[in-house]
Amino acid sequence: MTEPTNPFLRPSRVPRGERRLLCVFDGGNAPGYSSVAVALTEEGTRRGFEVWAATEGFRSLTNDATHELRFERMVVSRRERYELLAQNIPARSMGRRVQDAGSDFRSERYLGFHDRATRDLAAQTFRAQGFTHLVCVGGNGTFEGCKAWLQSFGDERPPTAFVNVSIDNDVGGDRAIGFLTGVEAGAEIARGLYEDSYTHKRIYLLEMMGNRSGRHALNCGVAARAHLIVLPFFSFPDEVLREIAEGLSKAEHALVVVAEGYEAERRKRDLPGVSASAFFKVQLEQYGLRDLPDRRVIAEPFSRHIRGVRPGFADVSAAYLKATMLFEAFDEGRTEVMPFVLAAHDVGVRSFETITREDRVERAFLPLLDRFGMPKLRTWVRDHFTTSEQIL
Ligand SMILES: Nc1ncnc2c1ncn2[C@@H]1O[C@H](COP(=O)(O)OP(=O)(O)OP(=O)(O)O)[C@@H](O)[C@H]1O
Ligand SMILES: O=P(O)(O)OC[C@H]1O[C@](O)(CO)[C@@H](O)[C@@H]1O
Repeated sequence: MTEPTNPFLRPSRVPRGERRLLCVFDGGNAPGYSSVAVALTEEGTRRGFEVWAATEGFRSLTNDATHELRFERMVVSRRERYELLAQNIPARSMGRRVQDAGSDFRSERYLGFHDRATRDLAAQTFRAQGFTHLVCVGGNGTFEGCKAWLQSFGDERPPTAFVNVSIDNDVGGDRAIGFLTGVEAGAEIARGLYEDSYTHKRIYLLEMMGNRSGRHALNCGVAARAHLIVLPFFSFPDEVLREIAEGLSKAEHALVVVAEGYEAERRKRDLPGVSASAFFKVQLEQYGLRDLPDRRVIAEPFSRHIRGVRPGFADVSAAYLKATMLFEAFDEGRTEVMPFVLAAHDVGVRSFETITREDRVERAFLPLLDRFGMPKLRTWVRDHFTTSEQIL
């Protein structure tokens, strides 16, 4: 049997206007990718852009694309879609997808983009397909990929922008789309375990997402009233571990939130394959906190399902605000910018060169890390983190 061939035209074969925008969605899934896609489609179309999406992120622009259909037009209405389909132009009507979970235009992360020659080829593809403008959407890795890619365009870089979407919220000076929804979904899980620990008189060590930043785990833990929150950059000395183990042994019940990145290096070295919460459990066992039939101590893994929930409306409205500011910046002739939304009165656009990665948490949260009031832990946090780069 012969494979069916792709009947659709590539962008290069489609007559185009002056402004052809390519949107590249990459990075780990987070609630709100779809909201951003819709917002960019609506706002871009209104301002005279032909809006396209790469179907598999950065990969679509390279020879590693696995999908025959590498680019799709994004349009607002179904009628427009049918008109384009009748001309063999691949198109999706985005109008009603504002609150969809997941993303239509993604695949597994693509490590091949770290290779300069591959990015050079991707720049050639971008030009050959007639794209004039670029918007990359994702977390800080996507931002790094976007900046690295621009170097392949030499002196003729296209007008470019980045929209920050992630659970981790680790790009400085912005609140990532998806962060608030992620905290809602994550705190729901944490609070459920809190109530279960109360009912069964158990100790739960719940791992939550946060490889390096810890903001997700921190906000979920505080909201769910966790008794202790362990951040990714913590490495407790023995006396603090002993105090925590003794404190938890005496507690009637407890919820401990452990960020996914806790002791990552040490785990890789000493206990490869063991998760952060399981590792913390092993550490506490050494100081007497044991899982017993009538007194359970349970390590729970983190839940990827929070990345696939529907975005909340606060994230949807931020997606529209970001898209509007982004096109406003393009229209003003600005390039290499990221729209930011921190609060209603704190919004704007930042230049790429001012943007940094933030594997940190905010200082004001420090008193909320432990509800037992453990003196050694508190002293250790004060001595090691109040002047630390990991605290803002
Ligand atoms: N330094 C880099 N150079 C080139 N490409 C990169 C670089 N860093 C990341 N990328 C590309 O960006 C993609 C997304 O990065 P990554 O998987 O780190 O996710 P992210 O955008 O940070 O999202 P999140 O952290 O929320 O999962 C990678 O799969 C890779 O293709
Ligand atoms: O599902 P994967 O590929 O293991 O990715 C997990 C990573 O993605 C993130 O959820 C960000 O999307 C991080 O918090 C986590 O480290």
